[in-house]
Parts: sequence; structure tokens; C-alpha cells
Amino acid sequence: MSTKTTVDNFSIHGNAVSEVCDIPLSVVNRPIPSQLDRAKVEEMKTILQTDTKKDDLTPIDIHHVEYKGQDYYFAFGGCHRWAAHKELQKETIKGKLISTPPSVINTYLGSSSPFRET
Ligand SMILES: Nc1ncnc2c1ncn2[C@@H]1O[C@H](COP(=O)(O)OP(=O)(O)OP(=O)(O)O)[C@@H](O)[C@H]1O
Repeated sequence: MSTKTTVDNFSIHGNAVSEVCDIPLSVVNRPIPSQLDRAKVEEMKTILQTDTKKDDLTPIDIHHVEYKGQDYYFAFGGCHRWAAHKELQKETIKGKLISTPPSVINTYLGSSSPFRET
């Protein structure tokens, strides 16, 4: 017999980072289009608009890349939290910054990566 353990809010990247930042949505690149469950987005919007609950949503993971003296920010998951913030026209979203080498973004984005050397 096996026992299945469910871990809420686990992030292989974010669990190693304790600091949570308010990150402007305008600086974050989201290269992968989201497939959204509309009901979930609406539920999250309600949470964000409820003073006693608005901090219930966990921070999203945001990859921070420093490349040739410039800062780049990427998010791949957190699709529903992102959509809820966007639709409410929030300026910022709570996130954990994951310091990420450009080569890792190259792995995700291949030839679409801005860090590919020609
Ligand atoms: N109904 C809810 N009430 C409170 N917190 C919620 C609720 N739904 C989700 N959350 C919180 O939001 C976090 C993220 O949820 P979830 O992984 O489902 O969405 P997402 O990461 O924004 O989207 P996706 O996983 O599609 O990229 C959960 O870990 C949980 O803390």
C-alpha cells in the first residue's frame, strides 16, 4: 500500500527564496500563452478584492536574469494569479525573484530566447 502526500504551495524554485517582492507587471515577460480556467480566474479576482483575503494567494515565481548589465524578468507559471491581477489592472504582483542564469532561459525558449548568441 502506498501513501500519497499532497504538498500545498510547493515550488521547487520559490521554496528556497523567502523574500517576497511587489513586482510591476509591466517588467515581466510571459513567453508562454496561458490556458485559463475562467472560473478559477474569477475566484482569484474575488479573493484579491476582499481585504481580509487578498494576501491568501501565494507569490508567483519570477526568474530574474542579469545579462550584459541589464535586468530581465520572466514568469512561466502562476497563469491564473497573473490573469487575475491583469484583469483587475493591478500595477504589481507579489513574487519571489529566482536568480536564473541566461542559459536556463535558453533551455526554455530555444531560439526565441533573447540571450542566444548569434
Ligand atoms: N480558491 C482559492 N482560495 C485561496 N487560495 C487559492 C485559491 N485558489 C488558489 N489559491 C492559491 O493560489 C496558488 C496558486 O494556485 P494555482 O497553482 O492553482 O494557480 P496559478 O499558479 O496561478 O496558475 P497555473 O498553476 O495554471 O499556472 C495556490 O497555491 C493557492 O495558494
